[in-house]
Amino acid sequence: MVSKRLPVLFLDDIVLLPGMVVPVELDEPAQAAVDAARTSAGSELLIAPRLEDRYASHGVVATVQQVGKARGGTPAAVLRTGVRARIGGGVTGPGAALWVEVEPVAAGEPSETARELAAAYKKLVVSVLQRREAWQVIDSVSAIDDPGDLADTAGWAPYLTNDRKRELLETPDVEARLRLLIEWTGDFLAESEVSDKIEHDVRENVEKRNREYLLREQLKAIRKELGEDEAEGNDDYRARVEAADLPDAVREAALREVGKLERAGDQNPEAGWIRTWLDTVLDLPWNVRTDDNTDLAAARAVLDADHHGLDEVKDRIVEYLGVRARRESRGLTTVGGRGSGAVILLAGPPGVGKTSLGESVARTLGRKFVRVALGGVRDEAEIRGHRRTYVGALPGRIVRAIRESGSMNPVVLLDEVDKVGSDYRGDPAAALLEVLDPAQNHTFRDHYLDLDLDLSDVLFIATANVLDTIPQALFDRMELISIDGYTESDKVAIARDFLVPRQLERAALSEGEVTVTEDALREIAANYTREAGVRSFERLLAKAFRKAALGDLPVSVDAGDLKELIGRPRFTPESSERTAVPGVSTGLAVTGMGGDVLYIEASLLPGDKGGLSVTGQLGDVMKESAQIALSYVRAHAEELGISPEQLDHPIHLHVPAGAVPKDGPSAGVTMTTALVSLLLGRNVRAEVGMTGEVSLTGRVLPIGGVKQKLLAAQRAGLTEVYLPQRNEPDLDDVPADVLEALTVHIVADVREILSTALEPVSAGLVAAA
Ligand SMILES: Nc1ncnc2c1ncn2[C@@H]1O[C@H](COP(=O)(O)OP(=O)(O)OP(=O)(O)O)[C@@H](O)[C@H]1O
Repeated sequence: MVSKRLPVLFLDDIVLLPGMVVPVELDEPAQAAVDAARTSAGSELLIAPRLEDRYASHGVVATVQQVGKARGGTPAAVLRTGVRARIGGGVTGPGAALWVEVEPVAAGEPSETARELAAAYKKLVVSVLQRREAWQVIDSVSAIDDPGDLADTAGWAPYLTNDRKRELLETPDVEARLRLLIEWTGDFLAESEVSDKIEHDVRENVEKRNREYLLREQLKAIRKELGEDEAEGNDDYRARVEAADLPDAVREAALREVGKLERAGDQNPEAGWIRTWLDTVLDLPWNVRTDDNTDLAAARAVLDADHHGLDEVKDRIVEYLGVRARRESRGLTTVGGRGSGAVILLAGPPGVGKTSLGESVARTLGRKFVRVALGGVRDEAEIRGHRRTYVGALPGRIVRAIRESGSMNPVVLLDEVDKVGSDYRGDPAAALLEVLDPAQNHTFRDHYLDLDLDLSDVLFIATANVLDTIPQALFDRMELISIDGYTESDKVAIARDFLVPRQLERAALSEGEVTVTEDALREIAANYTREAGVRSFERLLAKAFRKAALGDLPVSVDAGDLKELIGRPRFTPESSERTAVPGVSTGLAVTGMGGDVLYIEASLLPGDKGGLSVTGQLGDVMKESAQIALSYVRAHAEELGISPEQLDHPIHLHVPAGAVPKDGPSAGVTMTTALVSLLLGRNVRAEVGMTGEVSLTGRVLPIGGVKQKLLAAQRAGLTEVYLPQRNEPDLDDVPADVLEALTVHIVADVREILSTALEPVSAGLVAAA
């Protein structure tokens, strides 16, 4: 292209490329250039950048489109830029403007390479524009075909510095210009992807935090408005969980829940139970263990200090603790089944001190003590808890016990395992089995807690009144220690040494203000109570002290004062009254309350058809015993001196309600004796009690519970008892003072009883005759 002379306008720090329309404010030199263009150059002028006082080698030829005033009154012009031009030397020209020699650059036919480069560049530019969501610009850029024109649209690119724009201006070669642009735009795109990501992340974080902050502030405001305590804020839980001494797995689970709480806030219907759950977790003594006192001599001393007598029981407990301590010190895990790894089962009637022995064991070891009452538990969830999703869910009793104890190695008394039932709500015994099984209980899972709880350091002690209702699998895990009951002198000693001092204290009396004589104690034991243990005894003492404290102090309570303090004796020897007619015999039985006497009554009914009816709360085995007794009597009637007509009448056998005996065959001798007494019309001697199974041939077979039965016989004031021969060894367990008070007849055949236990002749019958 031919060169021409044009007025020139240098723009400071602005780079214009071809194809732009720009308004320019006109200072004096600019005004001169524009004026010169309009008057002397066909409205054309050259515009070139001056960057930091450096003049560019190229500029653009522009036409003045319009002149006027900008806002504020400054003169301004609108310029449209055209082709690129090389700047030659300065020349003189009309007016105040500078004139230069310019050499416009011709736009040739684009090369193939230029087209390819242009296509690549277009893609990059579109990407950039897409990021900025500049959809209209994308359209106009896409419409540009010529590679050189496309390259010059970079004049608008805000990401290009003026230096780069000037370089573009000074690069007339289209391919070279596109290469530069591709490089720079590519760099920009890569950078902006990274920074976008960073920016995005940062923004998201900030937003989330802002959002949470805002929500929490709102929450606080709402709480305040509702008058709710701020203390139950969620952040509290995070701090508490972080501060608590928890095993890692537990902390993790707890923090997960805290997270849920924080995210969901109070609007979440689950918030309530998440809190309750967290409270439970935080309340559990995860890492708390008390140190065991393993001094066995001291252990025995503690047991002795807490309980009178029970020597054998204490021996067994100390032995058990010894074995346990040894196993633990050798790192042996206790193994299920019988043996010293098993759980102690303290079995015996109420009030013999099972619970207080359990407490004593805890004291002995220096452990915490908790009692878990199992009586009447039918629902598995009582033991293992309800799943959290269950409305009003709670942890089970085991978890509650651990929480209550405040340590992971307490003594837990499982009270009344014999009264655990099972029904459609699952089998609590199975859950207990898992609790007691050393192979499983280090990862006990309560449904509510839903975390592994290590119960392997817990010392479980079970108690039961009777053995036969304990689920077999559970019983197999236990080491049985029986406490059968106390003799009268035991009770007097327990009262003197333990119950009296304790009840005095409870009545706020000091020692010596009220004293009780041995005779008074003996009188209470004998005639005011008839129990295997000392529970009523203790209650009566409490009553006596309350009354005595109202009168003048100090006072000594003797046997004669009892009537006034606690009323008339409740039990008088009743055997003589009950057996005052033929057909009543005194048996010895074991009930849920320990040993007891029971009276079996037989009577002849009018009618001429034989047969037997049996009443009373009797089990099948007892009913069979009655049949056997009758069959025996029929078969031996002649020998026994019973007239055959007597046996034509129906017979009614009755065991009066009262203490319900356990089902079993041990009333056989008593039933037989009652029948014979009835049919012969001879009373059974009042001082006699008996127990034993009878076979059809009259053999007396052994029975259980000898000690409990003899204790009961003594309590009831009996002086003679009949026992099966094969039970003779059991007499070793019977306290000496009981044996002294009783004459024990050892018998092998029921005839030995029948020949000595009946009165010679019934007074009633003599009168009737
Ligand atoms: N040998 C004993 N020496 C001292 N006190 C005793 C003795 N036996 C029982 N007692 C006291 O008798 C009371 C009743 O005992 P405890 O409650 O332990 O009986 P229990 O056998 O657990 O009865 P239950 O089966 O009803 O739970 C307690 O106050 C206990 O201290």
